[in-house]
Amino acid sequence: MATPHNQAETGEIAESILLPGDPLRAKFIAENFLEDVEEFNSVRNMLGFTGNYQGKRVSVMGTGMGCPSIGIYSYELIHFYGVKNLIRVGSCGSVQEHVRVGDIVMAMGASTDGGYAHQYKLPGTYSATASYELLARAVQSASEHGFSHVEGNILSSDLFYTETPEWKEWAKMGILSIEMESYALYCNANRAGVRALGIFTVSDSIVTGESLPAKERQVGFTNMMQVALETAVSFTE
Ligand SMILES: O=P(O)(O)O[C@H]1O[C@H](CO)[C@@H](O)[C@H]1O
Ligand SMILES: O=c1cc[nH]c(=O)[nH]1
Repeated sequence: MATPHNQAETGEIAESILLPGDPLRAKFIAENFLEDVEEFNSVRNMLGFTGNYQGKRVSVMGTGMGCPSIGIYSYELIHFYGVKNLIRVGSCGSVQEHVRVGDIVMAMGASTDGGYAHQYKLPGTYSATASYELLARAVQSASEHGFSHVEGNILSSDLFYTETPEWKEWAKMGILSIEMESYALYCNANRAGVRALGIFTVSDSIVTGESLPAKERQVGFTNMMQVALETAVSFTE
């Protein structure tokens, strides 16, 4: 059954899915990691593919940028397509000196400067957390491969370009890095009782101004993709 944003028919999307912001990163993952690939979505060029990894079915689809965008796509994947394990594979900007460009960051929790959780009318501040099961499996995978990784709280910001250096205040609260989608993903998943995890490669250091050169960026992203795929298929029958 199609939605306004996804033309896939029921059954065309696997139980576990990787979610990069960039639809061309979804295409890259499908072309370089999956076998027997079929495209299930091209509405708005938000490309989605299903294939096999280590003999198990897995999907990958772009989400666009920001909580409103991933909010739509992940809600539909969960409620209309029965997806149970959602793993965001993104880039992020570090706000801590010890979190270096090229490192993998795994978001145990996501904070936000946005209002995604207002819809739930909660009598307080919601702490959006990852699935511990997905996180533990992803940590195991990264450790086995010797990939440099760090776990903690991240900020899902509504702002990429800002007038004020608010990142310094978030850094004082132990925030590791900034991206733009995981808070909404975690809200949707937790509300529905399914698993979600955000994994990122540090593409920029907001502390030092450093930015990953193209080649290293490619390798770092590939490490993250491998970790995410190994995690995804661990939760697939
Ligand atoms: O590389 P992706 O997955 O898009 O993630 C990060 O990059 C975008 C900003 O450039 C935002 O979507 C942010 O979350
Ligand atoms: O600084 C950065 C880098 C990637 N993504 C972000 O949201 N911010």
